[in-house]
Amino acid sequence: MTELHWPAPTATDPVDAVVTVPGSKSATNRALVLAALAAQPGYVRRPLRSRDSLLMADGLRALGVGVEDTLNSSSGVSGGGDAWRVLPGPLGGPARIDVGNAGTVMRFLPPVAALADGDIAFDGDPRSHERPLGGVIDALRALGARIEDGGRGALPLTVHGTGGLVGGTVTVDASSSSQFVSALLLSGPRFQHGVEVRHVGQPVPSLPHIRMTVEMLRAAGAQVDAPEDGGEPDVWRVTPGALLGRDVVVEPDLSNAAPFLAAALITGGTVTVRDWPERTSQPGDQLRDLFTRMGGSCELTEEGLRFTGTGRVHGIDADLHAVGELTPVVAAVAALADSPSTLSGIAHLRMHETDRLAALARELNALGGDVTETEDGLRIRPRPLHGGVFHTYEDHRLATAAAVLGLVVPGVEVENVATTAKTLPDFPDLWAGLLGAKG
Ligand SMILES: O=C(O)C1=C[C@@H](OP(=O)(O)O)[C@@H](O)[C@H](O)C1
Ligand SMILES: C=C(OP(=O)(O)O)C(=O)O
Repeated sequence: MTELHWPAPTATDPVDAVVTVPGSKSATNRALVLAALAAQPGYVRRPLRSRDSLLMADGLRALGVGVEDTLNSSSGVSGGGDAWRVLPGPLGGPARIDVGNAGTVMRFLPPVAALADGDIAFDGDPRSHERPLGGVIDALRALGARIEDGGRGALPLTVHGTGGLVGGTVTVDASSSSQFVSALLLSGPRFQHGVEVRHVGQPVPSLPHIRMTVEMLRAAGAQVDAPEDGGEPDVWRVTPGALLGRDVVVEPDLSNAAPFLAAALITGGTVTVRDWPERTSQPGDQLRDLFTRMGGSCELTEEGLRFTGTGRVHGIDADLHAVGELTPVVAAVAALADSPSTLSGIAHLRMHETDRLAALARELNALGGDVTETEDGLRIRPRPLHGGVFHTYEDHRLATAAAVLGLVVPGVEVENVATTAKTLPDFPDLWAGLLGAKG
């Protein structure tokens, strides 16, 4: 239906804007879980309020945790104002948890449910039934949990919580998703013997996201051993102990900054993303390097990250294994470049919100592109593109990638732009602001 198609605005001039990107999905959902498992109440400030984080908040509420909106808390912490106050309570069922298509919810909450007393049923969007979860299910069973999944190793499933988990050492193949490791570590301090997660298999993707888990656990008072701190490769260890109720300020979502920075790169404009952290575990920080290699330049200023393009875009050969969620926007930019690109290390994207490799190849080619799938990525040969409908397969990052193309390719229509609400509410308004806000 045509009304479901959003005509992506074209940039008539180089963009020149300062943008505020909403909070990080990954940090918000980790902060909520850690606050829910803490010994005292806490705050999650400047949280992302999007489909994925609202599902996380609702899931925790279903388990007995208080997650309250607060707009006027007065701790004086920078970033005060919009916040969630999290009130940990006894975890219990029976409960039903809707995970939507949120990887963080479907993977981070079953371990929390194993700590609850009662039956916790999990289900979600049809796609959630296809996404890898067996590693978490098997690991939890090995750590003492009882889980019914009809033998599928996937959703829907029920965790029969008994109020606690023995924990200990467990082996998991996390090559399909780093979230398996993060899930077990986040609840690990509350397992009787803590947890030691040993990965076996092909390399784990998205390592910065595991780093984020480790850093946020430590900030909440947990003792964590990790490979990058001199520990054994592919082994993470969390000591049992109480987590602190804290006041956490969520950083802007740097992966969701990708389309805004791309706008500066491809139109030869300037975009400043406010509050870009000087140091962060977010994979989106690597956009500075990727988009500089593709032809732009950037500097960190008092205001944020100021990124400037020349309008000329170069192709790139990049292994995106650690930063897979940046792929859709990088691929869109690569399709507009002056030389071919090869994006590799991202076979696991076939099991993300949709099969992202197939979707990107199909949709870029439908606009006149020349994109082929490789075993572990995409080969992109730039061609003159034309307008048309860009299908998004209920994938927020496909939609933002299409908006990037639309800036310089007239007539791009984005099917179901509302799917951006997974992590970027009000995207069409933010995008209009980018184009309207001339400097
Ligand atoms: O832990 C997290 O917050 C995430 C980890 C990554 O998942 P995978 O390791 O499954 O790619 C990433 O792609 C996802 O968007 C968020
Ligand atoms: C892979 C992603 O999400 P999820 O947290 O659902 O895995 C993503 O946001 O790119």
